[in-house]
Amino acid sequence: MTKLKIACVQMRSSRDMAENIETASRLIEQAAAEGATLISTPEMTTLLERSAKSLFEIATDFANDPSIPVFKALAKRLKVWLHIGSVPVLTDGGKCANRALFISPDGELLAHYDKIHMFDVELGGGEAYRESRSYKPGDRAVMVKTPFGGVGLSICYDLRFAHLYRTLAKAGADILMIPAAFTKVTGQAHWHVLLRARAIETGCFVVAAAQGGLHADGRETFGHSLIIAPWGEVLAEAEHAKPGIICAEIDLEEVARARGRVPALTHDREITLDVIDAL
Ligand SMILES: O=C(O)CNC(=O)[C@H](CS)NC(=O)CCC(=O)C(=O)O
Repeated sequence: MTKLKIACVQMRSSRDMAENIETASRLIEQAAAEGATLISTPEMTTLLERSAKSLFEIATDFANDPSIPVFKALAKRLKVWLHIGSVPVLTDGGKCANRALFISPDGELLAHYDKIHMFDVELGGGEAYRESRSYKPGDRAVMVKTPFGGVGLSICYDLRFAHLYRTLAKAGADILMIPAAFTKVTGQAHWHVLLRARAIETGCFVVAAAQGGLHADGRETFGHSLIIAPWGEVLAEAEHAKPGIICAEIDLEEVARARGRVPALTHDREITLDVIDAL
């Protein structure tokens, strides 16, 4: 099986978890109706909430998250592979994990991944984020072997850490999932180029389901969900602020074709560094 129809669900998630679960479910159904068999949703599909206090009030622990049974049942009913870009779940340390879910067409939760890199930045103009105040970072990369190929998991700010994707590709990933809630400011400057770079340098398909638009918690996200081929071409793209779906039919053989043309992934060398002091 080398051909596969992939869909990204783009959302503008609110502070209302029930509403977000409903919106995601509706768009996932729509993607399945268009024939997609691998469907991905954005980072923080079920809750976009900047205030740590409200987040801790709403989030539950993993076993009690209300969205997981819904998404498992949906995957089973629609017979699709379902990647939920992330949900917040309370963990032991009193903080949440920013956790992505990978569900099989049998409705089984095959894997989860906790975002490794925390978005602690000051962008200027009063826009600052301190993700580590609410979230505890994960420390394990995750690659899922499926009948159609290897799927590497990551989330949003992870996009900036190229070695993570190299590790996933070398472990057998053919498709890199990069769900996001990118800021509008950094998205305009960096989103397309970084995503295309990850596809090109790993020879993987990149599937990036995004949050887009003005959210109830006051932040504005960039949207532009993207599906990118291993050679770097954009196969499908969403608009800035419009919830909806994008689809692309992909051929997994393109992974071998791109890597055959430029086998950079097998050409890594040990580097020794000389620092020349000319002060
Ligand atoms: O806080 C939440 O509710 C969920 N987490 C996020 O939205 C995270 C941390 S604030 N956003 C990013 O990682 C954006 C990265 C980005 O925009 C970049 O790398 O430029």
